[in-house]
Amino acid sequence: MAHDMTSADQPRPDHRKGPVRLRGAQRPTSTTDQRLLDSRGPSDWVHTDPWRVLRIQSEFVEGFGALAELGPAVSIFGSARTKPDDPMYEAGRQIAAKLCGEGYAVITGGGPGAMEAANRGASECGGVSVGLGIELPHEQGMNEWVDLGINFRYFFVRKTMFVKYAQGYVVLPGGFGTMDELFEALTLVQTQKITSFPIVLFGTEYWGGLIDWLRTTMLTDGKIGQPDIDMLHLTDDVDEAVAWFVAKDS
Ligand SMILES: C/C(=C\CNc1ncnc2c1ncn2[C@@H]1O[C@H](COP(=O)(O)O)[C@@H](O)[C@H]1O)CO
Repeated sequence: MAHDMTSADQPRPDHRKGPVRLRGAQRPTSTTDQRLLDSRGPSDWVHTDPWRVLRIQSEFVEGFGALAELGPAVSIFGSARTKPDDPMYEAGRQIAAKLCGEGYAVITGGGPGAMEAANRGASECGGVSVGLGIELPHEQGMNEWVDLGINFRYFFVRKTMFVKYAQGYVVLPGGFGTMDELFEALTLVQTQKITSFPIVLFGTEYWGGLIDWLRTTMLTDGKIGQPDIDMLHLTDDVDEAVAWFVAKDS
C-alpha cells in the first residue's frame, strides 16, 4: 500500500559544502563554482571568513618564508609618534646600531617614530633592517630605513613574526600599540610559550610608574609573581641595555 507522505515526511533537501551540511533557509542560492566563474555575480563572498582564512594562511607563509633565514634578531618597539628631535629617537637609533654591531638583525613595525629610529640605526650599521608593516586606515608606508619589508593585513599574524623571529625585545616609550606588543610578550613568557626572552624597557622616567604599579598593585595583590617582573630590565643607558640583552641571550 502506497504510503501517503505529508510534507513533514519528505526528506528535506540539503546542500553540502565539504563537512558542512545546510538545510532550509541555510541553503545557498548559488554554488561555489558559480560564484567563482560568474564574474558578473556578487563579489561579497570573497569577504567571508572561510575565504579570509586563506589570506591569513598566505600571510603566515609569506612571513615565514621571508624571515626564515634571518638569524639572530631583536624586535624594537616604541611610539609611532616619537619625533626625530626626541632623545628617545636617538636612543632607539643607537640601541639598534649597537645590537646590529653584536650581530642582531633589527625588526620593527616599519612605521614612523621609534620604529624609524631603530630601522635607521640598523641600516646605517650595515645590518639587516626589517619592517613588518601593517595595513592601517591612514596608510603611511614603510619608513625609508627598512631594507627588508613585509606588509601585513592582520595584526595577529604580524605579531607572531615579532615574537618568532626575535631573541628578545627592546621597548622604547610608546602608547597602546607598544603596550600591546610588550604585554603579549610578557604573557607568552609567563605561560612558557616562549622561553629565555629578555625584554629591555628603555626610559626609567617613562616606564618607572608602570613598573611601580606592577610591583605595588599586581604583585602585592598576587596577580603576578616576582619572576614575571624579573623578566624586565629597566634602564636609561644604551650600553647597559645592549650588554644586558646580549648577556641574557647567550
Ligand atoms: C600613528 C602613526 C602612524 C601609524 N603607523 C604605524 N605603522 C606601523 N606600526 C605601527 C603604527 N602605529 C602603531 N604601530 C605598531 O604599534 C607600535 C606603536 O604604537 P604606539 O601606540 O605608537 O605605541 C609599534 O611598535 C608598531 O608595531 C603616525 O602618527
